[in-house]
Amino acid sequence: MSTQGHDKKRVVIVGGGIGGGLVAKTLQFGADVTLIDPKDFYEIPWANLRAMVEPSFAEKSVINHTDYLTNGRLVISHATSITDFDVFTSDGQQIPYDYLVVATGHEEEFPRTRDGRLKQYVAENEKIKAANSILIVGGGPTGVELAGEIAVDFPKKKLTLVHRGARLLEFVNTKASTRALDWLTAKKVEVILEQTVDLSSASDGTYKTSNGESIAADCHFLCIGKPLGSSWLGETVLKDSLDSRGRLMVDEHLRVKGRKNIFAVGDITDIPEIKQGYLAQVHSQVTAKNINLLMSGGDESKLASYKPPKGQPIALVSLGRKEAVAQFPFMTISGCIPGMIKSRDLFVGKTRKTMGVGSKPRAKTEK
Ligand SMILES: Cc1cc2nc3c(=O)[nH]c(=O)nc-3n(C[C@H](O)[C@H](O)[C@H](O)COP(=O)(O)OP(=O)(O)OC[C@H]3O[C@@H](n4cnc5c(N)ncnc54)[C@H](O)[C@@H]3O)c2cc1C
Repeated sequence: MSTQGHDKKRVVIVGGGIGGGLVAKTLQFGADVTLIDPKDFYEIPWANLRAMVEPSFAEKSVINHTDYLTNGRLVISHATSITDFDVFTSDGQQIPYDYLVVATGHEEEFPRTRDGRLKQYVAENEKIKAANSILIVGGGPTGVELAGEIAVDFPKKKLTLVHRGARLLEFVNTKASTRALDWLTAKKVEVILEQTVDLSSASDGTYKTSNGESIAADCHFLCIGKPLGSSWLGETVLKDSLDSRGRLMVDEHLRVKGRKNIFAVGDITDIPEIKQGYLAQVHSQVTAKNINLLMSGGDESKLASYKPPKGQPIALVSLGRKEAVAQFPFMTISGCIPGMIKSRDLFVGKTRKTMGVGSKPRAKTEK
């Protein structure tokens, strides 16, 4: 039974990804929580590429919001605007808040329902299985992890990866980039750097690169960076809180600068650190703690602070099911040891536990 009531403060969380989902889950029993997300599910983004080669994997990595948000309200819609008091959504709702958390990470088009998302993985898997040759455009974490998954599960497919930059995985150090390149090359993936592909000119299974090279491929996957999910804030009371890259500027308590009751977490923030889900989860914990303190009338001097990690940040990029390349604060390694940390279950079990949804998906609820 819901314990929501008017005596509780209204906390509205915009964005049901890694950061926003955790804030909603954490605050739901002490506040009147509303989560706004355009889809009815929470997804572990770093498990996406495994789900493309093994669609049943998504049964665990795509979770209904209602599985962890059992005492809050879910609004399945895009937030389109905010004022000092309300959030507005594309389906015409006006949702008042006492505290607001912006967690809109990156913009991406998804099916609205979990069932739709699971079907999408089946379709992507069919596309991979039907192709003899595959072009991957983009050599960031998504492109490299997809190439790794396909190279391991479908070793007979001809894979070509084209990347605009001078090295793969530009968000990690050069040693990690080189390890990833060497691994892919050893798996016979053709990696073409410093070139782009004009997808509009593709015809009859031939793609042209910016250098005029031709690549024959039966299909392609576009794995380029997604735009930040902050364009909807451009005409709102937070327009001056966006930096030149469109990130929300926050103070050490993760409040949007100059704001007493608006917080931001995850990839949308201007915190100088690499954008990683495990850091978004720490932002969420700090934010939930601070909102709890403010809701109970606590002293602002007791607000918790977030400190970005010092030195070289941890980043793991999986290379198929058993191997990975890892950048740790004092070393960079590749092979089976980092693979044991990430690549077997891609932190899905750990993330499900953090979200309080147990290790196995619930029995199917969709029709
Ligand atoms: C291939 C790959 C591998 C990765 N591997 C790792 C890893 O091993 N470990 C790790 O820690 N991190 C990893 N990351 C990074 C991690 O996925 C992100 O840092 C994390 O997802 C950020 O969380 P977030 O909540 O800020 O944003 P997101 O998870 O992007 O969530 C944003 C949410 O906001 C919603 N949204 C957007 N716009 C609106 C709107 N207008 N109204 C309402 N809702 C909106 C979206 O639908 C989405 O649900 C990886 C990323 C990629 C791409």
